[in-house]
Amino acid sequence: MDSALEKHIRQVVQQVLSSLQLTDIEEQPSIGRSKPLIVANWKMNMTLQEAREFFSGLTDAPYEHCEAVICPPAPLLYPLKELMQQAGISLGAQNLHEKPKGAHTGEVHGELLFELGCSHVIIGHSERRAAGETDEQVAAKVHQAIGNSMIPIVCVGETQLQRELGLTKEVIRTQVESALAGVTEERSPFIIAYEPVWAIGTGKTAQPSDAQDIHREIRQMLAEKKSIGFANRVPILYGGSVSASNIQELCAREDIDGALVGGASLQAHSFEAILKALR
Ligand SMILES: O=C[C@H](O)COP(=O)(O)O
Repeated sequence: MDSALEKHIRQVVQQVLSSLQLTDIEEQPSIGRSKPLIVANWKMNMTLQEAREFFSGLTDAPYEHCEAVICPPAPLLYPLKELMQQAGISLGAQNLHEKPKGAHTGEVHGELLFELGCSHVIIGHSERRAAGETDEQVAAKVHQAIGNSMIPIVCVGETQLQRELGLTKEVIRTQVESALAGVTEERSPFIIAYEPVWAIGTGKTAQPSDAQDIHREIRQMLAEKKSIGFANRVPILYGGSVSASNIQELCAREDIDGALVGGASLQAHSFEAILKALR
């Protein structure tokens, strides 16, 4: 890999680790993040031209008060790398394969994503789980992400039916605990995104108090399965119809450390409005 690029990636990862305050973690009574983390998931949207227009439309970058990550479709990772660097935004992938290199047509391996500049990778999004991705694959992908020096952002969340059946905590516990099987080192970076499936792309955001309750539960699950120190340093993001009008109230809650944003991240003005609302 080009040494300047490698240096940049290591700096980004180091910044993230510093913002997680990994020193004296066991002594910290509460969450270690100093800045909210906003992750844009562009999903299967944007052309190269539209993505370039998005970056031309940013007026506020770089953002000092929060950490921003954009996860474009895989073919846009390389062409956008410089624009992302100039804007002070970290580059993330939307998925990776659960195995290292091999005969898996159409797939992308973690080593390549890291080489392209990715510091983060979304894993187990509900749209992928609905297409058949299993908890075991999620765990293997977490292992691949960490093994390739990237930070996994593991999505968990209940469907409308599971919610109505009172299964929310059970569903989330299974997803969280399975994903942790891919984390072998206590100090490995790890992010959870709680995305109630019924809130994704629907305009129905969870009540901040309800989201906080689930985030608190997730933190307890992390503490039970790993340690209190691990649980306190894992950022737990909320996702599901996040916009400039609700981000502030969500992030004001103790266990909501930022957001995973879909629709509102596709336009420069609506993406920046979310970041500005957190000032
Ligand atoms: O990954 C992002 C989530 O699925 C949220 O999407 P949304 O903000 O369009 O509801």
